[in-house]
Amino acid sequence: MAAADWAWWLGLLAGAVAVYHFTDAFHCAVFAITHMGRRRAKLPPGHMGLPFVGETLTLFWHFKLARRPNPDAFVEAKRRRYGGGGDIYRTHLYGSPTVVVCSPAANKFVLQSPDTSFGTGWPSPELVGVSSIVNVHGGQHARLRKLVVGTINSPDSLRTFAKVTFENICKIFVSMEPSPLTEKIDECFAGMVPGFRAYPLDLPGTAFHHALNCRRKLNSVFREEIERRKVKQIDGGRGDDCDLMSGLMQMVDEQGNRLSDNEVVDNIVSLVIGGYESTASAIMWATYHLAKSPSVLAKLREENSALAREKNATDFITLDDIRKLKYTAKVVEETIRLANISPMIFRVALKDVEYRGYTIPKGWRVIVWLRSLHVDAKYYNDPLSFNPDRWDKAAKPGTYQVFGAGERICAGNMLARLQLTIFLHHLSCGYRWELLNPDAGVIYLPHPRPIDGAAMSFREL
Ligand code: HEM
Repeated sequence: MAAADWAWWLGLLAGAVAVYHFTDAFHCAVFAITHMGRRRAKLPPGHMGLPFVGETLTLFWHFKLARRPNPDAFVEAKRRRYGGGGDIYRTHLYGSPTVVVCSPAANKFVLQSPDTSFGTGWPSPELVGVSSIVNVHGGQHARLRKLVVGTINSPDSLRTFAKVTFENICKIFVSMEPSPLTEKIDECFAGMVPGFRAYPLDLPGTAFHHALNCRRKLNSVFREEIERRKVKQIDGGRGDDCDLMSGLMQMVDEQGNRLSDNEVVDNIVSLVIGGYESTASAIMWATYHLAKSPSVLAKLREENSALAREKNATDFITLDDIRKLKYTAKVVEETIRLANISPMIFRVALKDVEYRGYTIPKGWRVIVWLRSLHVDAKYYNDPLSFNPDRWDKAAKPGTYQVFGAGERICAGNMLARLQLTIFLHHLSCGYRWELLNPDAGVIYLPHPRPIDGAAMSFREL
């Protein structure tokens, strides 16, 4: 090769290396300048990847395209390269400089710090709504949370919940009977879900753009419902819609103010998303793992059939019955551990925060990598196997965070467990089923699922 050709190729290589390191070098330089004079300020180890997209494409590769049984190579590569001791790494994801934390201690530090240190930092808060419980802070969050937990997670409310269909979730939250309208709402929610952990790029054809359109349609449906209720109240109608929407509409804060219509809509949307999509996903994974684990299914069926024989065929299973289903409870816990329905949750540093000698700079996003705890062989023996009996012993402290932790721990965690238990009771007593493509690959974003959607055939027993 001629010398000129070599020079050309070397120049190209040097340019590519410079481009690759540009984002990392830029953010390190900004950090160094803004923290000049503070001797101990040090960014967590890591690399911020390519300009603009950072490491988002690498994340999508592991979570969407590679289709391996475990997408944690994203975090494991960082542990190998930068050392596992701190379990805190810098990166650039979803358009923001980001710190990833992925150990019981680091996760606890972020999730249980006062809310003056970390706020919620979802990449696209406008999707669920900026005034939703998942996006507000401080007193506003505490007030909403009290109402929501009282409505969906108290023993009394749990007693009243029965089936787990979408129509029912609509009924609990908005008193809507199954109709073409609830079908339209269902479609809109389904259209929103892929937008949640997508790159927030609002261009025609992107998942995020479609999700925003669906969100706008939902806005108008729920706003019409609010107007209908207001008119009914003015006309002297009894407030007979005894549901969360009414609860939110009537809620008054310490200054005597009611929630705005936007706040009511945002919170209904986030609850239906939380209540429907995550539970549906847990149900799918339970059915999937049971189809692959005949001995577990046999024990589950034995326990539930024994209970069914004690009851009249027409009686519905009660909360007291459910407490007797010890093996089923282990199946539920193991399903939720292995499904990792919320693989990661998002925060933002509201000020510079120090952790083990590193600084998490103000304004950076923090991703709490929940799933890496649940698939770590240090905490769970043979972690990718479906083994309900591992729950004979409680998990080590801090290693089970499927519902998050701290002030924002999932407001529907008991409801989710209840719905899954009731479903498993009826399914195991009444049906046999098999996976049509047991070896289908798995994708992990926006929620983990087999690529064929876990196609199964069912027959009555
Ligand atoms: C297996 C099913 C479920 C899983 C794995 C799950 C997981 C989670 C996680 C990890 C969080 C914490 C988010 C954060 O800290 O930023 C959360 C929050 C939340 N979840 Fe769930 N969830 C499930 C079911 C439900 C259900 C059934 C509902 C209600 C109907 C619900 C309502 C909520 C709400 C309202 C929050 C926000 C709490 C707050 O910010 O104070 N979830 N969920």
